[in-house]
This record gives sequence, structure tokens and C-alpha cells, in this order.
Amino acid sequence: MRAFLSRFPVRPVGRQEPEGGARRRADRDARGGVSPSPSSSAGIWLVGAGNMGGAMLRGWLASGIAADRVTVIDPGSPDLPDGVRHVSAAPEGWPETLVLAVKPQQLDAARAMFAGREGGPRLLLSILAGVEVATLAAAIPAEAVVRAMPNLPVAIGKGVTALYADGVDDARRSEAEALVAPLGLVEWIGGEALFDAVTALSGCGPGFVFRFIDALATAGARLGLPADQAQRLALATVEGSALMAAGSAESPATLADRVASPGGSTREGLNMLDRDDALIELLAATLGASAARNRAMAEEARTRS
Ligand SMILES: NC(=O)C1=CN([C@@H]2O[C@H](COP(=O)(O)OP(=O)(O)OC[C@H]3O[C@@H](n4cnc5c(N)ncnc54)[C@H](O)[C@@H]3O)[C@@H](O)[C@H]2O)C=CC1
Ligand SMILES: O=C(O)[C@@H]1CCC=N1
Repeated sequence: MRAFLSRFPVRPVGRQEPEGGARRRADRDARGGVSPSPSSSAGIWLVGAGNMGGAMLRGWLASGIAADRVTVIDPGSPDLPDGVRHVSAAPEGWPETLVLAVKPQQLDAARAMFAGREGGPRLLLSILAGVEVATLAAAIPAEAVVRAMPNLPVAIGKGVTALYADGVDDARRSEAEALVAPLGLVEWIGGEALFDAVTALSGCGPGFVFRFIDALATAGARLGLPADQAQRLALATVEGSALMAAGSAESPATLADRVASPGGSTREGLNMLDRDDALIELLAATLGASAARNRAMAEEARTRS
């Protein structure tokens, strides 16, 4: 996956670093907050640069954020874009923004890296599925905690990031939003209970869509098409349909009906998907299973903390 992501070129896509970063850093120092060496207090520390942390990193660099603003903390050997500083353990002090992107089961190890330090980051942005704000706040003493649920297409600026915060002021919420805005669509979630649902829909969603593309190609191959040709046709069909739906004033449901000529072959196919709401029921069960796993991971994280 990392090799796959590294194939996407890192190039500016129009958005620049949000203004005000330098002013906010100065404010913090003036307030007598945590003030380690300038090199460690500035910028973003990305804790964990695997599939998802790496995807966010690529999206940030493509949006124009300078590589030297990000420090990756990862004991592994992540495949990183040029110019990004990589350390295997946390430097001294705290950054302005700490992005937590380890697996939920690795939260304890990440927390241990920072144990015993005075102060905390201004903003903790966590992408851990199923790990709640209260658990995160107990692990890392940040001034503000924001949960984020990105998805893999953030690597190309076409992702979705859902955000949730409780009791966080507008300035910090704006900081969190500015950080993920260059990565694609950003949506605030009204309650933490909905986070498992949003994780299942948009966080896990690319996995389901990739599987759908694969299944469409497999079904085409079963009708006799060469497998590689079926895959190209399936991929381009999904790409074109998604782009068209995204740019259309009509709903996807209406667009589906537009493909279906009366008495034609699309209707016959749609009848299969619609019979007893077969596709809806399948996806409801799919998202339900993912959401249940997120709830279980939250429980596991609460128990460990
Ligand atoms: N993969 C995805 O599409 C999405 C993942 N997420 C969340 O992102 C998080 C990471 O998932 P993936 O990137 O898929 O996992 P991953 O296993 O690819 O990446 C985890 C990274 O953390 C590093 N790591 C392990 N222990 C560490 C420590 N103590 N300190 C710093 N780094 C450490 C590993 O070396 C690895 O590079 C998870 O919490 C997951 O719920 C959220 C949305 C989508
Ligand atoms: O599979 C997972 O647990 C993570 C959460 C969302 C996507 N991947």
C-alpha cells in the first residue's frame, strides 16, 4: 500500500498552508505554555505514518504544506516523501499539533513515548477508529482534542474527513478544520455516538468501493470478457459515474433511472439489486459490521486506559 501511495506525485494542488500559524505559535509562547526548543514546538508531529498517516502526509504536501513542517515519529520504516524528517522516537517537548495515526491497539505505546512530560500540544488530532475523546484526553494532555476520521483518498486531495470535538473553542476547531481541508471534503459530526457510523461509511468506504469495482470486473469476466479488459472497463465506469454524480444536480437514484431505458437491460439488472432491497440490505449489514467493530475497539481502548 505504501509503495502504491508513493506513486501519487506530491505536487501543489492549489491550497496553501492556512494563515496564522506563526501568530498562534507566538501567542502560545507569550502565554507561557510549553516552550521547548523552537524546532520541536513548531509544526506538526505525525505519530505513525502507515497507510493512513502516510496518505494524509502526501495530501498535505500536495496541498503546499512544506515538508520541513512535518516530523514523522514512527519506529518502523515508513516510505516517506523527500524532505520529511523521520525519527523513531518522540523528540523532546511538544509540537503545536500532534496527529495521532497509529493503530488503536498501539495507543498505549504512543502514550508511553510522551509519559512524564510537562504541558502538551495545542491540538491533538486523532484518527484512531473507535478511540473516544475521553480516552484520548487521558492519554495525551493536549489543550484541545479533535477526533478525525479521514479516508484513503486524502492522499490525492479527494478524501473525506469527519471531525468531532466536545468543549473545544472555535479557534481550535478552525485549526483542526484548516489542517484537513486541503485533503478533500470536511464534515463535522454532531455527536460522538455517530462516529462509528461515519467510520463505517466514509472511513471504511473506500474498501467497500474498491471491492465493488473488483466484483463488477469479476462479473464482467464471467460473461466472457478478458479479465484485464473487464477491470479497465469497471474502473473507468465507476470513475466516470462518480464524477458525473458529484457534478450533477440530480440524485444518484435519479441518475440510475436515467440509465435504465424503459423495457431495457439496465432495468433488468437494477431489478436484481432492488429485489427485497438486496443491495441496501447488503450494505446495511456491511456498515453495521464495521460500526460494531468500532464500538468494540472503543470498549477495548476504554478498558486499557
Ligand atoms: N487505513 C485506513 O484507511 C484508515 C485508518 N484509520 C486509522 O488510522 C490508524 C492507522 O491505520 P493504518 O495506517 O491503516 O495502520 P498502519 O499499520 O498502516 O500504520 C500504523 C503506523 O504506526 C506505526 N507505529 C506503530 N507503533 C508506533 C508508535 N508507538 N509510535 C509511532 N508510530 C507507531 C507503524 O510503524 C505504522 O507505520 C488506525 O488507528 C486506523 O483506525 C482511519 C481512517 C482510515
Ligand atoms: O479498518 C479500520 O479499522 C480503519 C478504520 C477506517 C478504515 N480503516
